[in-house]
Amino acid sequence: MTATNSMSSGISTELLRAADLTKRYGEDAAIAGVTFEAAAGEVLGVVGPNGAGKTTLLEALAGLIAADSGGVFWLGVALPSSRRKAAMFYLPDGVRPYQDRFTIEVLNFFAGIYRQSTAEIARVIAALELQQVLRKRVSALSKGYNRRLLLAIGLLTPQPVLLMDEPFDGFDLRQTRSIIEVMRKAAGHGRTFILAIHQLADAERVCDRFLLLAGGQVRGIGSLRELRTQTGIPQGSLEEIFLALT
Ligand SMILES: Nc1ncnc2c1ncn2[C@@H]1O[C@H](COP(=O)(O)OP(=O)(O)OP(=O)(O)O)[C@@H](O)[C@H]1O
Repeated sequence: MTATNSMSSGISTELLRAADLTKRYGEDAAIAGVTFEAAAGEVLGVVGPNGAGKTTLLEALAGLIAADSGGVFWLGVALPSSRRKAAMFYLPDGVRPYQDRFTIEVLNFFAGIYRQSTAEIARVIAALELQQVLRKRVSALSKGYNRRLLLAIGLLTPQPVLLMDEPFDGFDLRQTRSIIEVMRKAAGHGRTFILAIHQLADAERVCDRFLLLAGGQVRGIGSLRELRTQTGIPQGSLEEIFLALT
């Protein structure tokens, strides 16, 4: 795979490529032949209803589960599972790290591991509006603040790609918008986000491109404009396009 190949599919610089990823549980394929590319600095939404295969895809990309077939490539070179951690940081849905610790301790711990400066920690805390919960234990955080903490941890990591499962669950519209702003800024600095999202309206707000999944299969991929062209629905919302393709 070369950069030239990737240009034909709509992105200018391929960073990551999944090729024909398949994962079966028994007779059923949770994901079947999933192929896509992601560029540096883009926000790619993996979009689909419950059971579509979004989490399985993120786990297979991160190397947490072994795909039955297919591969992952980094700048055109095969990236074995053992090396995925250096390239991608995966934030699963619904985890609460270090519950009995204070929020500030957790942030300092991760900042220490990744050798981030005090200024960088302060920047991340301010961006995610975590000031008011720094002295709370993680176990006492609301669902939304726990997600902010997870995103803060993600932003402190050095991996070029952040994989996040349902990053907006538990946020109201205003909170979702403020988190989107943080993600967009990080993407502007070259971070790549691959977000599993089941709410199409949220996905439409934040993502540059969409991988539409249903029944473990890719039903469409591209920017909203490209998907509108593909489906012949010139003013279509992501929801209308998804319904047309599935
Ligand atoms: N460990 C497992 N064992 C058996 N089947 C599984 C396992 N994990 C996932 N599946 C199945 O694979 C399919 C895809 O599940 P997955 O969790 O990836 O979907 P999803 O799109 O993330 O769904 P949701 O939005 O509900 O989280 C589902 O049919 C699910 O039941």
